[in-house]
Amino acid sequence: LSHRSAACCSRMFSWMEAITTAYLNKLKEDDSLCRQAQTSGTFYLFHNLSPFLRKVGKKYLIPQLSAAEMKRILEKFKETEQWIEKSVLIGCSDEHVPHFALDLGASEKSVIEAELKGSFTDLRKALFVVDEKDSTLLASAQALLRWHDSHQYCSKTGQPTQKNIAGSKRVCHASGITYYPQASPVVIILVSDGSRCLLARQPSFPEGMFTALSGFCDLGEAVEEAARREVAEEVGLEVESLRYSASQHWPFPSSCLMIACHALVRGQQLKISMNSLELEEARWFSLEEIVDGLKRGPKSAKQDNGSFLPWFPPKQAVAHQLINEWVKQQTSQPTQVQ
Ligand SMILES: NC(=O)C1=CN([C@@H]2O[C@H](COP(=O)(O)OP(=O)(O)OC[C@H]3O[C@@H](n4cnc5c(N)ncnc54)[C@H](OP(=O)(O)O)[C@@H]3O)[C@@H](O)[C@H]2O)C=CC1
Ligand SMILES: [Mg+2]
Repeated sequence: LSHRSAACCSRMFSWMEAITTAYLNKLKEDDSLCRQAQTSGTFYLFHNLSPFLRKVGKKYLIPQLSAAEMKRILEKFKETEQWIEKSVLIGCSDEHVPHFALDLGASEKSVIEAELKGSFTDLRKALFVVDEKDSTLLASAQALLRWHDSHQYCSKTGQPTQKNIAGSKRVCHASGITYYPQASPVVIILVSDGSRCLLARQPSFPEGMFTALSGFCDLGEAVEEAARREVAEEVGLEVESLRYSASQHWPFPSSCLMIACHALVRGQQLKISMNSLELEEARWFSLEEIVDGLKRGPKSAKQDNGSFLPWFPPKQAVAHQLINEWVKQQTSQPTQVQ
């Protein structure tokens, strides 16, 4: 998944990106244009929100099917013409070939897998085996499909909602309410005391994995307030300064906008008071421990006696970027240690 850092966002949109964005906006606004685009577009397939992958040699690819191929396959499975209506627009190539995503949850999974020579793979695995660009696409496509699946009815009238052709919104014609896809803002904070950083684990994490503190923003809260509250709630420490690093769309458990920050705590109050309802362990890590941990993965962290040495989230997670940045900062400014 891509991390959008402050530095990266300061670069200007290229003219190519601007034209592509304008084209995509047109497709979102104009149902008949989008309907036409579906006939020349390509389709990424999902089954109950698991993306379709094909293994070629050691690589995992995500095949794109043309509308004609889709028609041929779905006719085989006696799917009606309606299938195309369920697809959602997820982007387009530089040449303006539109890309759509479609969930075939109603069809027999194994038969499609055999026909297309691949498999529907859980997103938690898929994201970590495909190329970086593909993982960003898969995560956002799944997020949009998931949103449509869970917004079939108007929460005010209980009447069915109807998607526009691109799938960028849903409307309840009884109440006139328009629903747009949403993500929950989450702050993720790497707390440092100047020479060590604080990582924690929840009981549900894979064994040995530690990551930065995180939490959902409350309604009405600014990012800074949420970060201070989460650190106070989870480890009982008071954040002194906060520095934005990057943001990332994260699809688990469903569409979070991760806002990643570095935080500093100082002085006498460095004793962790862990909230054991949320966390299983929280502790300070030295630079050496972090550098060692970054070399490990879930497999290599396992010791002969069955216990696990600490390891950290993979590069696709913004937590990894925070930890890497902290290491760089420590190694480039060794005198800053307090
Ligand atoms: N990409 C990355 O690098 C990382 C991503 N993350 C992601 O950050 C997210 C949040 O982290 P976490 O520390 O668990 O969050 P919190 O510390 O806020 O605690 C999670 C609890 O918040 C409640 N909750 C669930 N969904 C929402 C929501 N949409 N809005 C408000 N409260 C909610 C639930 O409690 P209850 O059921 O009791 O109501 C849940 O158990 C997770 O989805 C995780 O996957 C975390 C770390 C790294
Ligand atoms: Mg948390």
